[in-house]
This record gives sequence, C-alpha cells and structure tokens, in this order.
Amino acid sequence: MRIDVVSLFPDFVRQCAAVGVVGRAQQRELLQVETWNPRDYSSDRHRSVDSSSYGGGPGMVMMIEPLRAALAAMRDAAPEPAHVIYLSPQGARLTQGRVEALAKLPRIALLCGRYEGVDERLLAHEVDEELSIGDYVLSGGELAAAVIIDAVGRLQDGALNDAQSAEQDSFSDGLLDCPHYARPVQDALGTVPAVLLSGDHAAIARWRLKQSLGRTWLRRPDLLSQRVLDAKSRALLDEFRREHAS
Ligand SMILES: NC(=O)c1ccc(NCc2ccccc2)nc1
Repeated sequence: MRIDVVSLFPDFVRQCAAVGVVGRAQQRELLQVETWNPRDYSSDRHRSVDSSSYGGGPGMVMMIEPLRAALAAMRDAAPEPAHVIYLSPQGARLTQGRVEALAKLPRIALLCGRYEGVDERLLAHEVDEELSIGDYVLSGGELAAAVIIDAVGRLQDGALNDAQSAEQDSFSDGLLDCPHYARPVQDALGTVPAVLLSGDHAAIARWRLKQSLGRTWLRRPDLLSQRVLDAKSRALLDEFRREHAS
C-alpha cells in the first residue's frame, strides 16, 4: 500500500512512520509513505501557502494553488489513483471498521490542514473523504495523519508477526480487549488470575471473552448496543454482571 501525505511538516510525518511496526513495514516494502510539501509548490517568491480568511475573523486559511499543485505532483508520481482523505474535526469519526476498509486500498493520500483549515473550494474538488480522529482540535492534521498511517500500516499483510496478531486487538470484534498479564506471577501489586496459568485453552478463551464483554458493558455500553450477542456471549455477560453486582 502507498500512502502520500500532503503536509507543511513532512519530516514530522516521516519520522512518525519510520519507527516500530510501521517503520518495519516500510523496510519490508509492505507500505510506502511519501510526503509532499505545499510550500514547494507555492508560486510567489514569499512561498506563501496561506492567506487571511474572506469575511474577516482570526486566523489564516490554506490557499488553493499550492495544495492543488502538490496534489497534482502526488498523482503524477504513481499511476495508481489515490483516495484523498482530509483530516479535520468536521470529518466523520474514524473507527476500526473504517481503518480496516482503508487498509485494503492500494493507495490513499492524506491532506493535512494547518491554521484554520483549507479553502473550501479545494476540498469540494479534490477531497474524497473527510475524517476526524476525535472531537478535539489540533494545531494541524499531521497527528491525525500519523494515526491513520499507524492504524492502516499495521494491518498490512506481514506487518505484524503472529505474536502481535491484529485479530486479538481491542475493537477487532467490536469489543474492548481483555486484561493482560506479564511475568512475574507473584508481584507486590497482586497475582495473575489462576485460569491464565491453567493451560486450559478453552477455559482461558472463555475467561477472556467474558472479560471483554464485561469491560465493554462497564466502560463502553455504546459499543455493546451496536453488537448482536450470541447466546454464549449473552450468558457470559450475565455471569459477569452477576459477579460484578455481588
Ligand atoms: N480531530 C481531528 O481529526 C483533527 C484534524 C485536524 C486538526 N487540525 C487541523 C485542522 C484544523 C481546522 C480545520 C481543519 C484542519 N485538528 C483535529
């Protein structure tokens, strides 16, 4: 998969994508991240990329031309059409489901706004999708782009080895993840639940699903209401709720 990022701070984005699982995915050529700086495409000698907002008000707005030229250069750099995503608080909330769909695309482009955002005319003509990583405002779209690169990059085939498999992730089946324990078994902070030491894989799987269901019920009932539970899961959750109440 190829990810092109249009940003005034390309080094920041490249560094985020250079470490860990995503950095390794790039080394293994499972993922390619390229950056495009609109300032390199500004036509005036001041290399301006923003201007004050028509209608007045505080703050600056990113201008059409440098972005349009950067997007054109991005498109010309590879034959595959790019699905262009604009990161902004006005976008649709990013979910793991959407991440999984994006991870299947051959190429996406991430447009990072700064200041008060981007000229609406550019968005109307060049952007396929607007996404938000949460209901808060950042100083730029780069952190949101880094989130997408990470969430999508780690899902590329071969990026995670079995020990890290994505299938057991939180949200992988619409539930929160179960608790996890590392050595030692005995610690001043407490012990490890006995079932996890039993070697009884069916009992361990049952315990983990029960914990995921219980945690989701306690912390994120909204996720639970979106999910149809089979009879087994419903019984496990009832068991958790009875134990929780007592
Ligand atoms: N919640 C998010 O995903 C997000 C994305 C970008 C951002 N800041 C850049 C920007 C500000 C205003 C308008 C458009 C872009 N802040 C938060």
